Parts: sequence; C-alpha cells; structure tokens
Amino acid sequence: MPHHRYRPFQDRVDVPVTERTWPSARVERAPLWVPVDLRDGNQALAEPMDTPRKRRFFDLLVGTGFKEIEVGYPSASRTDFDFVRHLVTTDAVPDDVTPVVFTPARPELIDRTFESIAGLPRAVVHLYIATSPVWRDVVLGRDRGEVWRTVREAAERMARRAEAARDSHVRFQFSPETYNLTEPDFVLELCDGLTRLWDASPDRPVTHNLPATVEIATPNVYADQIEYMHRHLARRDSVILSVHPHNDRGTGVACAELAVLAGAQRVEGCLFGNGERTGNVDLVTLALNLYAQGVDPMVDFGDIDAVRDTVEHCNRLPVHPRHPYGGDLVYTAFSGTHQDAISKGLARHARRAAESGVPAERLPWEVPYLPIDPADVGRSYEAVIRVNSQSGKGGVAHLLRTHHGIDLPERMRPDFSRVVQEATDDSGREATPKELYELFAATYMAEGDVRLHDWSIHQEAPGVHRFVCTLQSGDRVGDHEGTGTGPLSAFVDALAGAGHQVDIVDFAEHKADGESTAYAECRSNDTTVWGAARAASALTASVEAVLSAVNRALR
Ligand SMILES: CC(=O)SCCNC(=O)CCNC(=O)[C@H](O)C(C)(C)COP(=O)(O)OP(=O)(O)OC[C@H]1O[C@@H](n2cnc3c(N)ncnc32)[C@H](O)[C@@H]1OP(=O)(O)O
Ligand SMILES: CC(C)C(=O)C(=O)O
Repeated sequence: MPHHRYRPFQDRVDVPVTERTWPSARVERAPLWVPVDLRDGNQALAEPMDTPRKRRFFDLLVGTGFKEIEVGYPSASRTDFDFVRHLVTTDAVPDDVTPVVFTPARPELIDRTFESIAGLPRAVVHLYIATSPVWRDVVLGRDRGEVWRTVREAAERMARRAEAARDSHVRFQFSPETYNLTEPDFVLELCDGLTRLWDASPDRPVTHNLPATVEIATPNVYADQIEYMHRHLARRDSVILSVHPHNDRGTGVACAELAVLAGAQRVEGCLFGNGERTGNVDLVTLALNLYAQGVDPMVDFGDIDAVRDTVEHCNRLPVHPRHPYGGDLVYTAFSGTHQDAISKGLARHARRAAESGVPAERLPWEVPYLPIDPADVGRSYEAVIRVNSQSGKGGVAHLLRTHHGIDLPERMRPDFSRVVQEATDDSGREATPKELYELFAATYMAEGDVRLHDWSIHQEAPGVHRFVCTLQSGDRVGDHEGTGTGPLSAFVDALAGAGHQVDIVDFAEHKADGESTAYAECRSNDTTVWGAARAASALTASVEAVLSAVNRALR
C-alpha cells in the first residue's frame, strides 16, 4: 500500500509541549456531557430526523439527565428550524436544561439562528469556522487575518442579537473546527479574542470547544494539544474548555478521556457514537467507563436497552452487538473458561450477599470478565452464559441450574459436557437452555429395555430393606426381590437377581420446587455411565436414576 502518500501528524501540525501533567492526573468527577445527536449525529444520517423523532430523542436525553443539549443547526433546514420552534412553543425544555444551537459565521444564518430561539429562556449559540491551513486554503479561501475578521464580525453580530433578545439569557460557544490541525497560536488568538469580545466572566463563561474534527494522531497528542490550551487560554476561569472528538482512528473515547485528564471540562459526543464518518465520540461508553471506576457519571443509563431502542429508532441505525455496555452480546460468554469464571463469580457474589445480609446490588462487584454488573444497566443474568461448541462444563452446568433446576454433580459435568460438545459440533449452532435440557433428558432420563413395574420397599429392621418388584427386560418379565442396608442397595440386589449386575459409583440427589432430581453413576456391563431422574419423591427419583444408568450401560 502506498503509505508514503501520508504524513505523520508532527509534519502536519505543531504541538508545543511545554509541561505535561495529564499522564498522572485522575478523573474524580464527570465532565459536563453535551450530546450533539440532534445536530452532528443528525447531519450524518441518510434520512435526517423529523420533529417526532427529534422530540423523542430530546426527551430521552432530558430523561437521562443531560443538562446541555445541542438541538440543531436551525439555519440549515426548515426541519431543524421548526424543531427548535417546536421546543419553544411546546415548552419542552426543563428549567435545568440549556439548549445549544449551531451556526456558521454567516450573517444571514446567524440571524436565522437567533430567530429560531426567540422565546427560549436560556440558550447557547454556537459559532464555528474551520481554522486549519488546509481548510483555510481549500474550503474557505481565506488567510488567518481574513478568518479572524469573519469570526469577529460574526461574534459582534451574535453579541448584538443576544443583547436585543432581552427575554432570554444567551451564552456563546466557539468551535475552531479542525482544531487538532490548527496552529496553536492561531487558536489562542481566535479564542482569546472572542473571550474578550464577548466579555466572558465566571458567571457568564464562554465555551471554547476544541474539536478533533478528523482524528489524526494517537490520543496522547490530543491530550497535549488540550493541556496546552488549558494552560494558555486567557481568563481561564471565564472559559469552559470543551472537546469534541471524532473517531476516525477508532480512538475517540481515548482522546476524550485523556483530554479530560488534560483539563477539559465539557465533552461533546453522541449516544452510541453516531456521527460523521466513523462517528462522534460515544457518550454512553465515556459515562459508563467513569461509572466503572466508581465515579458518578451524572447521567442515568440504568435501562440501557430502552436507551438503545430509542436511539436506534431515531437514527434508523443499529447498534453493534459488541458495542461497549449496550450491545446485545457484551455481557455474554460463549467460551468455556470465561463461563466457568463468571459462573463461579456470580455464585460467590450471591453467597457474599446471603452471608453479609447486604443486598447483592449494593455489594462491591468482583465478577471475572464482567466489568460492571449487567443488572446496573437493566440487563438480567439470563443471557450472560450461552452455550455452543466452544463452551465447557461450567457453562453447561450453569444453564441447567439456572433455567431448569438441574444441579449437575461435579463428576457428571464432564460427561454431559462431552454430549453437548458433540451435539453443538454437529449442528454448528448455539444450544438454548431448553435444548440443553432436552438433550440432558434424552441422554440420562430416557426409558430403555429394562423397565420396573409395581415396586415397593419394606424396612424389615433398622438397616435392613427389602425391595420387591416386577422387572421387564425386553420380552422377559419376572418378579424379583432383593435386600440391602438401604433402599438403593436393596434395588441393586433385585437387579442382580434379574441378571443385571450394577455397582453405584457415585450418587447425588437434591430437591427444588417440590421435585427431586437424582443422579447416579453406575458401573454395569463393564461400562461406567450416569443416569438421572426427576420425581416427586426422592426415593422414586433415586431408583429411576439407577435404572436409567443400567439402561444406558446396556445401549
Ligand atoms: C464539522 C461540522 O460538523 S460542520 C457542520 C456541518 N453541517 C452541515 O453542513 C449541515 C447543515 N448545512 C447546510 O444545510 C448547508 O451547508 C448550509 C445551509 C449551512 C449552507 O448551505 P450553502 O449556502 O448551500 O453552502 P454549502 O453547503 O455549499 O457550504 C459551503 C460554503 O460555506 C462556507 N463555509 C463553510 N463553513 C463555514 C463557516 N463555518 N462559516 C462561514 N462559512 C462557511 C464555505 O466556504 C462555502 O462557501 P463558498 O460557497 O463561498 O465557497
Ligand atoms: C464544528 C465542530 C463542533 C464539529 O462538529 C466538528 O469539528 O466535528
């Protein structure tokens, strides 16, 4: 591939590294998350959202707890303009939420943007222009001085319009689009110029939003670029330093996280990472990454599937099954050793809850392979373990236990696991819990040649039992009896009388929901096999489990 066509980032932009503190910083509270789904996400859709879809998305964002929401690019289309008007006329914006509207540095489009927000008690008007050399030359055809003049005139117009809109509290935001490719001194000149022009103060701060419009370098480089601005921006206490990473290199999340370490206070992104090309940074991942560090994310993704359903409906795009935190498969293990670890971890978690009396959902989470408790985002444990040909005994046992009350004895697990492996290798498919149970029943509980009729047990003296029955072996039917110290040894004796020599090697039995399940490992006809049975009484289940083993040995 012609890699020589591309240049390393250091040949494309100057990144002045003075001091760098971000590598040892820690994030102890959430930045202000600002979803831009209704603008940047929307502009990347083949079919942009209509008002009902936008409204549904907006309500989701409000319900999730976002406090600043970019609601559109009102000068772009009637749809976007009408949606902002819809928010105003339906009084849809709660008191603690501030809508953001986006505008280029063009006078007529700025005017249209202000028309859209008339009547909103609060708004942020967000001005953008591309600032990097390639965009200045190729797109705008303006040099640095001309870009600054365009920005200044736009900003002055915005200030005048805001002043005129006395009934609403308007704040300002500026984005030097393609910040990550722009000379740092030019960005400082623009941002500081606007901080002055808009007369930013701590109680009416300006937002300077520094986009990685197209990712160009590893996240540490973006962190250096952000820390540089954090240290050098004028009137720092009157500036909200914001970032807007895209995901062209697949490192949008890392860029945002390092940017926060480097001093960013606000992060723009989209739910599940929709947006131009490879998308905007994903706010769900960012927020839940913080959550998984024990930091309050300040938004509520307690029902991640409901959030995902709405986002998929509005964007008309599916969320990938492997998407962090929200994908269908992200709390699911198919592979044997992972399942074993998860099953043991869940069991220990439940044990700790029972022993301590602390509810399971409040105990510290330490289950292998599950970064967070799926229940915290509204997922059940049902789909955590799923079985196919790569699964092992732990996973199979877990599913039989949790879905069918079958608690396989340790020694039986490898045996059934081999049966499952063969079946799933043959089918090439996953085996559902129902199919596993059917396979279990067909393997260990099926009737065979030897049948038992009219049986009874008599305890003749302490430690002396007599088993009386009619046994059918193929066409032969005969009455038999046997004695032993317990009911099962008496049954084994009766079987011997009918010509079926059996030794019980291992045995287990348990009761759940009024039903007993018994498992018997027997040696008969030079083979060792397991049999199992379920019945209302423990005795019946035990006898039938031994009989099943005998039948399996005969097969
Ligand atoms: C990184 C980002 O996400 S930026 C946001 C991108 N989003 C969108 O573009 C979605 C909405 N946009 C639109 O609906 C349209 O582009 C409009 C209404 C804004 C403008 O439409 P048009 O007037 O037809 O212009 P067009 O779409 O071709 O844009 C190109 C023009 O805008 C200029 N331009 C681009 N960005 C800016 C800016 N921030 N400020 C001022 N002018 C700009 C270009 O230089 C070009 O001008 P030219 O025609 O004189 O060369
Ligand atoms: C202009 C900014 C906010 C943007 O959308 C981008 O650079 O991607």
